[in-house]
Amino acid sequence: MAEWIHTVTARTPTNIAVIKYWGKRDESLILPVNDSISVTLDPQHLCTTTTVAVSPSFDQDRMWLNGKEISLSGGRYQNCLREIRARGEDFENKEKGIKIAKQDWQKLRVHVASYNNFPTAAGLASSAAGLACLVFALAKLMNAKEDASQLSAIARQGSGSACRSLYGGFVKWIMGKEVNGSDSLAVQLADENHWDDLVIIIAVVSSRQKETSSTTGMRDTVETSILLQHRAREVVPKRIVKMEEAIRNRNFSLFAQLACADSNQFHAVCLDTCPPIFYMNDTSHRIISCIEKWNRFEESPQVAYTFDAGPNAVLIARNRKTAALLLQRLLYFFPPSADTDMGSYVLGDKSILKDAGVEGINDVQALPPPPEIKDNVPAQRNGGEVSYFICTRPGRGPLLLSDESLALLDHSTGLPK
Ligand SMILES: Nc1ncnc2c1ncn2[C@@H]1O[C@H](COP(=O)(O)OP(=O)(O)OP(=O)(O)O)[C@@H](O)[C@H]1O
Ligand SMILES: C[C@@](O)(CCOP(=O)(O)OP(=O)(O)O)CC(=O)O
Repeated sequence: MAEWIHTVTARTPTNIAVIKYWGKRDESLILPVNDSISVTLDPQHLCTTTTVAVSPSFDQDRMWLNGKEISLSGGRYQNCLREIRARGEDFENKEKGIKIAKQDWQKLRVHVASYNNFPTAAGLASSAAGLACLVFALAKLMNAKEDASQLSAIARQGSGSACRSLYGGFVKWIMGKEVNGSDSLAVQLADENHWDDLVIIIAVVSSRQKETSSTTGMRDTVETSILLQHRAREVVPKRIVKMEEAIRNRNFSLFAQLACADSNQFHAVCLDTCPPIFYMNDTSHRIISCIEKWNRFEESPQVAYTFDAGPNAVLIARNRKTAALLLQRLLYFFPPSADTDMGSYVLGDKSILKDAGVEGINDVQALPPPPEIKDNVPAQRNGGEVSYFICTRPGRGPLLLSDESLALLDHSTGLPK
């Protein structure tokens, strides 16, 4: 009889921090200098799908990312594999003739195939969704009994921000106090249904230069920025309390004020690093000033902005109506270049385009300047500065996919389909 192959497929979302993690107190365990809070993004639009397989016929751990074989020898992958293997339990599937004892997990090798439904390493937190999905899928494969918080502490060792992708909705990564990191884990503040008015539009900003990775950037910040110490000790602890209150009460004004201020302070801390790190570019700054002007004109925040370690803007609108008005403004200031069609310029939940009354390029050209800039000099329209927009919303946490046709590894060979 041919040797068995046991597979599990999972889907895990990415997340965007509204109170940022920046700086580690322990590099190898990935322990942060402050708590952080994030929103999980709808996996329909931004997610990782990962299939993991185990078989006595596999002779080494192997992984394919977006169809290309990559090495699993890096310390972070190794830490995650080791931690999950240590928690594996007995598993049996009589029908398929599979029987695995707890101690077998140490010697059995795994195959992993993963696919991101959005660009990898483009500043859209693929590492967060990717590492969370790897840990979640391996835990299911090995029949580990750990809950999502315990798994988050393992995903954390793959990439800090990954620990927050083990839950949907609003998530807090508690920095913890223990030297071994056992209490540095994620907890859910509210699920994705708690505040379902919110709409998120991501502007993927064209950028040529390769940015400093988060890992290197935050290491330099910890070593050189005095502002970071003030931020971690004085500013973030108070902001975390207020942000939790804003989320609990669905207080959008407070939420937006805190999220924007925290994003700006994170970038200020980058500028306070020696040598300084510039993640935002001129387009990012133009997006901020468009939102700031509009929020001031309305006398209360309509949209919150936040930027991670790159120039892309993540814009959170208070509801669908505001999101349509936001999209009109974004398309007015950042129209697609002449050769781009609307179908590939606005991705994700395209129904917001319809709400905005913008279905074709002619509608974009006909957009009037927004009222908040009317009395000023004619606004500049910056075609080609944004690669595309993704419309999405807060979403659910990891999910097991039982439909065999969605698996990325062939169930008879254990190799990518
Ligand atoms: N699906 C995945 N499974 C496992 N690892 C992944 C996956 N996707 C990405 N990664 C890992 O994350 C790395 C990319 O992380 P990186 O931090 O450079 O970019 P990013 O997460 O897309 O952007 P950013 O962190 O700036 O938001 C990849 O090189 C790979 O090692
Ligand atoms: C700006 C951030 O996105 C930084 C994310 O850093 P990573 O989690 O990618 O870094 P490592 O822990 O070194 O893998 C803010 C955040 O997500 O909180």
